Amino acid sequence: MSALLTLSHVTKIYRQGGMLGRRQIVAVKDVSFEIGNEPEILSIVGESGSGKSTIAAMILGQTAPTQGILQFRGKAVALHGKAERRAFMREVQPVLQNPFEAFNPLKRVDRYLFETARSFSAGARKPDRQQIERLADEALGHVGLSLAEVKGRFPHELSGGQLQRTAIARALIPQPRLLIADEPVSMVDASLRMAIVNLFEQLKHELGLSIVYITHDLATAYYISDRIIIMRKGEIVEQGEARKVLDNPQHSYSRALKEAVLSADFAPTA
Ligand SMILES: Nc1ncnc2c1ncn2[C@@H]1O[C@H](COP(=O)(O)OP(=O)(O)OP(=O)(O)O)[C@@H](O)[C@H]1O
Repeated sequence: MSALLTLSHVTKIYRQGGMLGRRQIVAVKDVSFEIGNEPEILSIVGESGSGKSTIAAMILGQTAPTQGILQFRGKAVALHGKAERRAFMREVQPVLQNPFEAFNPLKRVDRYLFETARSFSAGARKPDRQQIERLADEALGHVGLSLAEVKGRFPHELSGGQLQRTAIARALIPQPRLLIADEPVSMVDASLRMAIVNLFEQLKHELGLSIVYITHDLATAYYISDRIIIMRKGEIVEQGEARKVLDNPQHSYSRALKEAVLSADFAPTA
């Protein structure tokens, strides 16, 4: 059986100034990794500009690699037709960085859930209002909310944490197999970060989801990842089982990254 997701020697070069532009930015360089069929959380960490978001965009089929191959369930992630794109999005869903950008401030958040439920609900018949509300409520239940709590509310009437949970619930409605979460906690209050990442772990177990968790935050990555990839300037410098890599980093850059976290976040208070 093919792996769920395979990246094989993937490179992405951005050319600035159009096709004839001289300046090239190698955002991702010869990156290879796999996500297997067992549910897992794979973190991709690295400093700003190391190519993390570009990898997310390529996995989501939003931008094509310059070289190399990305496959989902053994098929190239090259999405041309509308039907093909929809089938792919049913299985692979993004969770965006800033929930306040994901939702239009003038639109009630339940509308997003209902629209997603309407467009992704399985079966030939159009779901009725009751079914749509049930799907939204079920998805919200997985993130510790209920439809009653968000119904009729505008984004500013929810806390950042509630809004990010609602965004995650929306991503769950199509019953995806893989979530691509690009910096999902960077805009959330530090005190709520652990709660959101713990939620990822819970979703992995409850729903059999795999999650690509892209972050600067080594601490949360340490707690929830099965595996970790450390990137620098577009390249993978180290990858492996998260605890092993972070307990005993082999590469000098991984060690520096860990040192930086230890001195900033974990300085003893007493
Ligand atoms: N559309 C684009 N056009 C040109 N260059 C780009 C584009 N998108 C990203 N880049 C460049 O590619 C490199 C990798 O960027 P990317 O956003 O993937 O890194 P990142 O690790 O996600 O950074 P951050 O943590 O700040 O989001 C950077 O040098 C960036 O400036």
